[in-house]
Amino acid sequence: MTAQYTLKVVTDFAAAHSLRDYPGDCQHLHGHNWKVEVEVAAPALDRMGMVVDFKRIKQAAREVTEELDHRYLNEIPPFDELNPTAENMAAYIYRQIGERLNDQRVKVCAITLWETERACVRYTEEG
Ligand SMILES: Nc1nc2c(c(=O)[nH]1)N=C([C@H](O)[C@H](O)COP(=O)(O)OP(=O)(O)OP(=O)(O)O)CN2
Ligand SMILES: [Zn+2]
Repeated sequence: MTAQYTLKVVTDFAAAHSLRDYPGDCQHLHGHNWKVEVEVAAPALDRMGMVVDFKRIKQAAREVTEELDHRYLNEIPPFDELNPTAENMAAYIYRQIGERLNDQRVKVCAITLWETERACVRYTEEG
């Protein structure tokens, strides 16, 4: 048996975007209340019996989403060049939170980004 603990923290932010090359209404400026689910995994616990303190995950997620909150995403890097689709945003958030949290034992393993109440993308990386 291989153990794996996966924690999940949920946060949100509000931001506007417009999708370049989109053949429809979403090419125009519009906004969403984005919901972000951050999953963090480890095969073993620390001395306290935690993967990592939920507070640390919330703090890392907040640091990343604060940069996006109440912004027009098309104006800020990397979305001034990279189309601010939910897919590209999820991958960006995954890497940014990973840079803050990952160590030898603990890894960000998935970001689920809800663009609306009915549509989301879940981003993971293999290996
Ligand atoms: N694969 C993706 N598809 C779409 C993305 C995206 O990022 N990745 N983004 C959009 C738009 O940003 C749009 O705002 C989302 O609109 P939509 O899903 O159509 O949501 P609505 O609830 O406003 O529309 P309904 O059609 O009434 O559900 C589009 N696609
Ligand atoms: Zn949109």
